[in-house]
Amino acid sequence: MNIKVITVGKLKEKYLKAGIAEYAKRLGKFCKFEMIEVADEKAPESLSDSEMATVKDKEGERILNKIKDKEHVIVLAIQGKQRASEEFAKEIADLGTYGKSDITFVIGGSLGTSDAVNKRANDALSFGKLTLPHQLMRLVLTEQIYRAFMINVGSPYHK
Ligand SMILES: C[S@@+](CC[C@H](N)C(=O)[O-])C[C@H]1O[C@@H](n2cnc3c(N)ncnc32)[C@H](O)[C@@H]1O
Repeated sequence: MNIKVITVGKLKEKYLKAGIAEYAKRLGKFCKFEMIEVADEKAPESLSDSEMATVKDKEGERILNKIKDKEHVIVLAIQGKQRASEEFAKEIADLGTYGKSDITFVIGGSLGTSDAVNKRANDALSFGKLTLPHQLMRLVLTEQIYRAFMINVGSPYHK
């Protein structure tokens, strides 16, 4: 299985880089895992709605350029569908069973994802109503993907 995470902007914090690198290493025995960064747009404090849409559209184009037709795309969105870790694990397993072995997650930039990205997505995943920083979201998602594989092999990692 190939799992790709598309993110916006450059990750700076060392502690997040270290955490992601650890889970990415652990994921190596289950899948080919990669995290891709696309450039972010400058988003000053006071933007009009249309300026915000332009920022998201530009970032969205860069995201869409990294997605191939065959990929099953799951966008991370506060308004998406919440699942328990066990349900998430089953969905990953089911996708593999039904031949969808290229799964791509998209984490939006500081303003979220564009309409075009949301339209391309096959599914939307929410980690709850709280807004998490998009850079921290990378680490949280990577751990949950690892947890999903550990659940699927029956490991006591998941209690
Ligand atoms: C800072 S948030 C964007 C906030 C923006 N106001 C919105 O509503 O999308 C940046 C990205 O992190 C991800 N994100 C943050 N909190 C999330 C949550 N609770 N569930 C799922 N994704 C989340 C989403 O991909 C979002 O596009």
